[in-house]
Amino acid sequence: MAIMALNPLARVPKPHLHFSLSIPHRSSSSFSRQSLLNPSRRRRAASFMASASLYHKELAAAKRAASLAARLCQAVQKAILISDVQSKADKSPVTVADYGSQAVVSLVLKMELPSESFSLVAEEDSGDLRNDGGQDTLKRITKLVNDTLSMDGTYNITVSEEDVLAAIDSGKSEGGPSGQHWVLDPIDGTKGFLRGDQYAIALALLDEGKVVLGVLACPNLPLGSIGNPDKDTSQNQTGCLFSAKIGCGTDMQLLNGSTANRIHVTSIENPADASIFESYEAAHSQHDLSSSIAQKLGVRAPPVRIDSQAKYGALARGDGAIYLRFPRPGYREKIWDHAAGCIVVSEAGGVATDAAGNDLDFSKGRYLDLDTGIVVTNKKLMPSLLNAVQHALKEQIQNAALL
Ligand SMILES: Nc1ncnc2c1ncn2[C@@H]1O[C@H](COP(=O)(O)OS(=O)(=O)O)[C@@H](OP(=O)(O)O)[C@H]1O
Ligand SMILES: [Mg+2]
Repeated sequence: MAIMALNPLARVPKPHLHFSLSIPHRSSSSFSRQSLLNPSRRRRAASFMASASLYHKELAAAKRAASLAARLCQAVQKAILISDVQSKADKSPVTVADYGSQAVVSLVLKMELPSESFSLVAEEDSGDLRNDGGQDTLKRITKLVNDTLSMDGTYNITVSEEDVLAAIDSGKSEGGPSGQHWVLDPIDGTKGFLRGDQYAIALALLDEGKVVLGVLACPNLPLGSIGNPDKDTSQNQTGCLFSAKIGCGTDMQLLNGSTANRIHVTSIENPADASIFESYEAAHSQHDLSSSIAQKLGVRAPPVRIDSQAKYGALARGDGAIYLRFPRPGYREKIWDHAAGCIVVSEAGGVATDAAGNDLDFSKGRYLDLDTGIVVTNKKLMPSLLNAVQHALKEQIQNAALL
């Protein structure tokens, strides 16, 4: 259902309520005088109005920041230079686009939401850029950031190299259970980005330890279904922006600004009809374990492997029914790899838990401390999925003991 025409790059509008617009499947007449006299309906309407106005300007700022960062990333991906890519201490790749995206998001949030307290938990830091040899890379990032900010004439500023370093380093917050913290992965799926495949700019807001809004900018994701490409004719349009706010549902629109549509997870109940998303990189998730779970559920379709939290977005609009993520033992999940994706899925009617069925806890700092892996699906499939996961994990332990 189309609910509003919004250009994600438009400046943050003044807060206002979307009361009548955002109540799905209900005509405005159903909130007639009579229904508002009913106390329970009145309470529901009041609580809906409260959540609609809460975080309104924060969500608009997040959409704007992620959309601008996506423009920077696309410009780099289209004409990437060898010198644009470096290796971090943990051997994972980092590019000028990861740094530039983090700087743009940090600068835009601060300009759109001026306040004394600004806390950002983000993936990158400026350490390597400050070392000898980082000077040329920093120059290139600063140009990218200035080109992006001046793109549509909204921001009349020129930032210096020092400003860029400071903007990147504002992402060093530890997060935690109290106050508000922005959570950012400036490029989720850097390996996919380098392959020319899927990646996402993932931005969420934590308030008192809970994710209250999330935005996923997925510049290479087709507008049509990736679970079943034959069914859809909109494959030629790419670049999706998912946005979700607590209590208000999940919307999707084109990144270049189009009507936002309310989206929902699939309603399938038979696990055999499910299709499964998992990481493209075998080093990031155990594909053999997913395959054992799929077998136990009777899933017929082959797995769909794509990079980044684009998987959460695709699941939220019903392209597939299940997302499985089982990193190798010892790997610690970071909150920026899941915060935005989780609310995009949960507000679309889905659930994300750890392998034991516990809610994901984003209040513990930069890491998610969780049991074994992450599973995501709709509410109907979750019990049978968790059952299959537990069986598959038990079998994996037994097989390892036999070796
Ligand atoms: N060893 C290992 N195990 C598990 N996960 C890892 C590992 N290494 C990295 N990462 C994180 O995975 C992020 C990429 O997301 P995905 O795994 O969903 O996509 S992908 O298919 O692997 O590209 C990726 O995000 P970015 O670093 O932002 O690219 C990492 O945060
Ligand atoms: Mg990243």
